[in-house]
Amino acid sequence: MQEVLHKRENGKIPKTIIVAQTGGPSAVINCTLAGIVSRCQENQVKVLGLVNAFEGLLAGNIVDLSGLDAETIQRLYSTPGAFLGSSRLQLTASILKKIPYLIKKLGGEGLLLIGGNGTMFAAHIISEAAKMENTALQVLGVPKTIDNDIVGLERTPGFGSAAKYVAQAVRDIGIDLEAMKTFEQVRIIEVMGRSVGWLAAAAGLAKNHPAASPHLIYLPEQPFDENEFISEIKRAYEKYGFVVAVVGEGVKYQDGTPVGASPFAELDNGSRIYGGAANYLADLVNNRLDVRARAQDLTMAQRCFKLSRSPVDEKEAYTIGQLAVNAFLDGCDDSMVCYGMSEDTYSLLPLSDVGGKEKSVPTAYYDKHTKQVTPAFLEWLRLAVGDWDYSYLTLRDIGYERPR
Ligand SMILES: Nc1ncnc2c1ncn2[C@@H]1O[C@H](COP(=O)(O)OP(=O)(O)O)[C@@H](O)[C@H]1O
Ligand SMILES: O=P(O)(O)OC[C@H]1O[C@](O)(COP(=O)(O)O)[C@@H](O)[C@@H]1O
Ligand SMILES: [Mg+2]
Repeated sequence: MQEVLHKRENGKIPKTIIVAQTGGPSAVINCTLAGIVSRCQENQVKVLGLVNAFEGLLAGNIVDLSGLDAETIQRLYSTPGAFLGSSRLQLTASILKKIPYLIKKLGGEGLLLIGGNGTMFAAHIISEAAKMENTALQVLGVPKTIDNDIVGLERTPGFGSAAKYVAQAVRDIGIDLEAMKTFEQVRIIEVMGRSVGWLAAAAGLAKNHPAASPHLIYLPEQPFDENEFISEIKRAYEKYGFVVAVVGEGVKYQDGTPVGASPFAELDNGSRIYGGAANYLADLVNNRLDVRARAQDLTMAQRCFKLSRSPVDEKEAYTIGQLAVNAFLDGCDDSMVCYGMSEDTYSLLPLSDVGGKEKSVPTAYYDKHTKQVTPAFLEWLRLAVGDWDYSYLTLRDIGYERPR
């Protein structure tokens, strides 16, 4: 990775950049947009937003963000979800051919795409398309995703807040279930993250006692075995009288078949809608064990819940937006912007090295025998999530061991 010190020269200052938000939103994606807008203002750069990303570009739906006042930028910073509207429109050859021309028509010399690993792939093919069309266009990827699956980054803006939501939800659902264990004994909680288990693993932060939720965590990185799963649920139930199991939405069997995927999950464009594992597994538990089990989906709230925003994540999301503008002003192109060694420096990774690739949870962060995350993972995770409140009271804390 090449380390770049931000030194702006008094030469030519580019006049206009185009910004878009693509892929799934996050609770802090607008902090990045706020960072871009404010750094553009500091440098007298005009900044135009594409409404619903490339769909907006094709339809001519463009919004000028250059004149937002400080209070409005602060409100933007505070707002979850993608302010500009997002898109998952697949970029076909004919769309790709049009993009450089349409951006040029808007006067854009730079294109900043705030997105995940799919977006980085898109950014690279747009950069190549611009070169094919002989259009001078600097394309930069600005990382965001709740999945934390972008290679080359310590952590991705969006992940820390989603991780905090997941950990809080799993802890509170566990407390709810423990209270209700005479009625219902097992909850299977499905967590987003596509085919990697960073977010599912984040549930491990909720556990402050061996008896506390989550009792078992299943990551997509490990082949899923139904018989093993049933015996692990049974064992935990016999020990604690209730079981919270967390599954990453991308869990799959040894042969690669997804666990419980709906037949509608494959889209025409080849991408996949995840979901269904928890429902399937709760049915499996109900059929194979003498307990009552329920599936729980943490819903879209995990990628947009304002109250769970991590302050570290907010700040990093804002900073990466500012750094992206610095990189643009420095003439960088066809790269993803990453943090540097200090607040004012950035580093770059070629888009072709990160686009469409996936970063898995390393084996050192997960114990496949206990189905728990390791202390090393929790140490890493705490930096992304920030302060964590363990002040809940249980009967255990006042010296009473609840009967199983
Ligand atoms: N293989 C691809 N071919 C063409 N366009 C792609 C491809 N992968 C991603 N894109 C573009 O990038 C956008 C965002 O990618 P997606 O995977 O949905 O989210 P993320 O960037 O958050 O990973 C897609 O809507 C599409 O416009
Ligand atoms: O239903 P959709 O549109 O596929 O959105 C859900 C997906 O989006 C995400 O929340 C975020 O994914 P991206 O960052 O790759 O866009 C995934 O965790 C999840 O699988
Ligand atoms: Mg992605």
